[in-house]
Amino acid sequence: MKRAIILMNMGGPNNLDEVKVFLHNMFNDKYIIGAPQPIRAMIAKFIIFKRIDEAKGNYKELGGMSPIVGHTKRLVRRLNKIVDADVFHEMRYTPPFASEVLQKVKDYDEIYAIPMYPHYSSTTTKSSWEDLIKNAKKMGIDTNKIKTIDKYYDNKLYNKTIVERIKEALQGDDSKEFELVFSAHGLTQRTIDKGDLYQKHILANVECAKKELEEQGIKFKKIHVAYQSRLGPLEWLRPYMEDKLKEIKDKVIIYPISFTVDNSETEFELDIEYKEVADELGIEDYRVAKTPNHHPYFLAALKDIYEEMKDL
Ligand SMILES: C=CC1=C(C)c2cc3[nH]c(cc4nc(cc5[nH]c(cc1n2)c(C)c5CCC(=O)O)C(CCC(=O)O)=C4C)c(C)c3C=C
Ligand SMILES: [Fe+2]
Ligand SMILES: [Fe+2]
Repeated sequence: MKRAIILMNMGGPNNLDEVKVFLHNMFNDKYIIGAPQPIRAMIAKFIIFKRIDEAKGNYKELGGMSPIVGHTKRLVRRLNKIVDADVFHEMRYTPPFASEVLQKVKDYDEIYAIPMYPHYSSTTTKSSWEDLIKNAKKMGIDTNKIKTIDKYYDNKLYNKTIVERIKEALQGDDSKEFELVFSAHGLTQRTIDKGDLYQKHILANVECAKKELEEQGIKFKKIHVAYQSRLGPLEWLRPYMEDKLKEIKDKVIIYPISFTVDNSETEFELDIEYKEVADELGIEDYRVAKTPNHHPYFLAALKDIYEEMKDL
């Protein structure tokens, strides 16, 4: 029996020339920009024109590529060592695309597609899954042998990983002196109003992580939720991160809850951009926790999820 696991992620530029490819594919995704074609293509062209220089500048500061690439590849290598399947990854907006990876696994008996998103959203989970299935059908692959999972924000080992990452950020300091902000990637209010489950899942994940903190006797001065990465003129999920930071008294740990591997939103937006905002606001101690990445508990969580999917 030959089994494959495909980790499905968003992607990020592998080099500066791919910044345009990334933005082009993202803004031509009907789940990101809801407008019909050819209006969507026009909106995409306009946003890319406005955004490309700044985005390139940001990725340049990160060494000319997105950190999501290296973190995802390392996760694949580590997971490969502990499961009875061959592990691959595919990206929605940058290479390796679904078609390339499906070519490698087309003759496998079972294919397990695990989203790198613990929370279900039409903009991420659904978009990746639909794209994978569309490509599989095009290639004549029997789609009955491909399984997926919608969400795993409530997985115990995943939540234990979150707490481990928060403890690492504390570096042995007293948690009671800190406020904790769970920072989620934003989504337009319009998407939520259309029934997207993302916000519900984020808030439920925060409750699971809080329970894990309580079980381990870790207390914070206050625990908050905020949304980062707003873009354009629409109303996005609130509270916005820049407003939340104004409420922080003096010491804060930010936990980036939307992601399972670090990426430009954590290593640029949170580590650099919001750090500058925090400095200007006079926040004395601003720390960003790492995402799960290849933490042994997260690897165990993924193994757990895969084993459960086998029984479905
Ligand atoms: C309308 C725009 C966007 C929606 C909706 C959106 C949803 C969404 N995104 C992630 C995860 C990531 N997004 C990342 C980058 C990124 N996201 C948007 C826009 C929307 N995202 C843009 C324009 C960008 C590019 C960066 C920039 O130009 O500022 C990334 C990082 C990728 C990387 O290069 O490392 C991730 C990861 C989630 C989870 C989500 C909805 C739930
Ligand atoms: Fe995004
Ligand atoms: Fe952002």
